[in-house]
Formats: sequence, C-alpha cells, structure tokens
Amino acid sequence: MSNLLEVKGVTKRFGGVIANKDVTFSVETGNITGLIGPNGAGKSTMFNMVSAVFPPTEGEIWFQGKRIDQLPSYKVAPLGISRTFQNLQVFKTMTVLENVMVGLHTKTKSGIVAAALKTKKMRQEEEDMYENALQWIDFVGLSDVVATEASNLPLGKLRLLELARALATSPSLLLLDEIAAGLNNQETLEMANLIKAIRDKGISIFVVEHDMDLVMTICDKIIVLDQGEKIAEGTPKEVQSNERVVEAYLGASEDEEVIS
Ligand SMILES: Nc1ncnc2c1ncn2[C@@H]1O[C@H](COP(=O)(O)OP(=O)(O)OP(=O)(O)O)[C@@H](O)[C@H]1O
Repeated sequence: MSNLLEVKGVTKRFGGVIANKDVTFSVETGNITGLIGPNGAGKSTMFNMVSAVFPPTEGEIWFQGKRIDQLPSYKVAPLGISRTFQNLQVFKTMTVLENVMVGLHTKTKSGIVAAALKTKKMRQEEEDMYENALQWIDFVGLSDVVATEASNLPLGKLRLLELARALATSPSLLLLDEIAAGLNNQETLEMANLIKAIRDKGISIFVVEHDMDLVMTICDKIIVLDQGEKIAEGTPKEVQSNERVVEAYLGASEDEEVIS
C-alpha cells in the first residue's frame, strides 16, 4: 500500500512550548488512520500543519510524493486535502446547498465573474459543481434539508454538512477533526458507517477523535501522541494493549477520556 501522506521528523514550537516533537508517520492510500492522545498531546497542531494552517518548525510534510510544506500554495490547504473542524465552520445564514457551493466557488474563477460575462465553459463548470454538491449532500443524507438555512439545523446535521462540504472539493485525503463531538450514540454509529463508506469510495481518511469506541471501530491504523511525541503506532488491537498508551491515558486527569 502506498503512502499518501508522510510526516517526517516534524517538530512544532510555539515560543517555549513544544507541541510536536520529532514526529514521523505515514497515512496509507485507502486507509482510515486515527490520531489519538490525551488532551494537549499535539493532535490539533499536527492536523493544522497537514492542512496548511501553519508550517512545521522543523521536519517535512509530503503528500502524494511531493514535499508540500515549502510550496507557495501551502498557504491554503494543499489541493487534494480537505478537512472538517472541531468548532463548526458553517455559514449559519446560508442554506445547506449554499454552504457546500461556497467552498467550491473559492476554487474557480467563475465564482467572481458577473453572470452576464460568464462564458459557456464557466456556466458548464458551475452546472458541474452544482451537480457535484447535490450528489454529496445526498450521500451524507441531507437531501431533505438541502434548502434549509444552517441556523435551523441540529448539531448532528451540521456535522454532516461540514462533511459534505469537505467531500465536494474531491479530496484524496480527508481530515476529520472530532467529527463525532456532541453526537449521540445513534448519530455516532451512523457517522462511523458513513466514514467507512467514504473510505470505500477511495478517499483516504485521517481522523482526530476522542471517542475511543469510534476510533477503535473504524481505523485501520492508529498513531498515538503524548506530550507532543509519538509513543505508539499500530492496529487498534496493538495500540490498545500497548503499555505506554495505557500509561499515557491513565496518567491523564480524571475529566479526560481513558482508553477503553
Ligand atoms: N497557537 C498556539 N500557541 C501556543 N501554544 C499552543 C498553540 N497551539 C497549541 N499550543 C500548545 O501546544 C500543545 C499541544 O496542543 P494541541 O491543541 O495540539 O493538543 P491536542 O492533542 O489537540 O489537545 P486536545 O485534545 O485538548 O484538543 C499544548 O500545550 C497547547 O497549549
């Protein structure tokens, strides 16, 4: 199986704080890979580097065989990688369809050209984007609320909307940042099935998740961070029985999740 994403010796410092320390791992094509660790372990920082929010202080990030962290285009999320956010980033006064379309317009010139000036090619491009958006809205199960304003949707559906918007950009790698946060058991189960269905469509997935049941159910491979360092990597079974992992979680304060 080929490596889609390679993180090589990555360190991130914020002033005196070392959020990630010499971390190396890969995400293989066609897999669901999990990134877990106690609070403050450096998971979000790693996600932010992979999605080009900020560069590593040291080390390299490679995607599809190219080093991306030094490219000028790295300032926006590298083409081919899209993500969802722990704190929802939907536009509350827009409908479901508008929310999905707005992410696509930033990728084309036609979105900023007055309607009368649009060429046939631009109109075709818009038609294709529209069809694509509707297809992903249907895929995540939001067809019945396609024209509903996001402000009228419950959290479970807003998380699905973020997923549809990320998918509509046709990523090769999808980053899911705590996609199940705040969902009830039934919604989490449905989300797990959806994530596996996305993987089965050939999109590789990298998840940060506190819900251990979800991680252990869906992931092919799990990377464990603790205090910025990678302490383990393996299948869910291998990671669950790893002494350093158990210790890292049991050492966490009481209000944090303990691996089960
Ligand atoms: N912008 C920043 N400036 C300064 N320190 C930061 C910044 N972002 C993260 N940190 C620090 O880096 C460390 C790792 O934080 P990070 O948010 O990556 O951990 P995490 O594993 O995602 O935690 P959680 O599970 O609580 O979301 C923490 O000590 C945090 O305080």
